[in-house]
Amino acid sequence: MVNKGKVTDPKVIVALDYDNQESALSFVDELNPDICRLKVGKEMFTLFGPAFVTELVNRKFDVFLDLKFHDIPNTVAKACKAAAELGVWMINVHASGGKPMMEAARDAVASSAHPQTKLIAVTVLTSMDDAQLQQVAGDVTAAEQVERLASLTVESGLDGIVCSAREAGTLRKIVPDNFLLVTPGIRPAGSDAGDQKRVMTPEEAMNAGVSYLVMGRPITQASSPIAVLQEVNKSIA
Ligand SMILES: O=c1ccn([C@@H]2O[C@H](COP(=O)(O)O)[C@@H](O)[C@H]2O)c(=O)[nH]1
Repeated sequence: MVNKGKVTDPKVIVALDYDNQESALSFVDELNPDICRLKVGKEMFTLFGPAFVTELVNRKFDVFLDLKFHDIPNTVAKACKAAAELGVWMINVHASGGKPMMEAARDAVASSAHPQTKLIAVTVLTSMDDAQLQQVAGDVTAAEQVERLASLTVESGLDGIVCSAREAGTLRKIVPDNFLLVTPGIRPAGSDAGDQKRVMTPEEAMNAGVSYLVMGRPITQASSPIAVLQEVNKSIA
């Protein structure tokens, strides 16, 4: 386990997108909650379920359970209550599910056995550029759609949103100071963007006012993942 590089309130959320638990846990063995938070997404949750999440929570990591619920209000509310009661730090829904859905989710978390779980809403996926968004949403840019959904999320009483760091500067002028901007699509200079379209480096993102950086492949697929994580922490310290 790495004890060097302790940071106060770690900003990096490492996306554990592995197809086997052994690899994921041998990586987690090298980490500790002082240097990063962890994200479990659809792949690992589908493969390994709540037991895997509980394992990480028991190791005292702040876990973002990234299941992006999007359904009718009653269904999303029940799913959010169940997710919060795993003891996780953060969960999310899609803002495009609408205000009644987000409010139902908010109330369900508040009345759960773990009401401190943060609830955020996905605006526009960071893998989408303007052209892709226009195929599904009509004549709107990603920046405009993110702004619209961010305002709806504030009105719905959630803790924050998922957006790209590119929108953070503008959003910081219109959302409350404590509103969380959680940003995937983070790529250190020179690294492969892969399927991400709206990207920024860790330093640019922090300067733009984001709250947390979500990073998967640039860390987990590096030849020395811990070294990359420490380098990122150093660059944003
Ligand atoms: O808009 C979004 C919402 C969620 N994600 C998730 O974040 C990570 C990013 O991983 P990288 O390997 O750093 O690209 C991944 O788990 C996505 O499901 C996102 O990328 N964009």
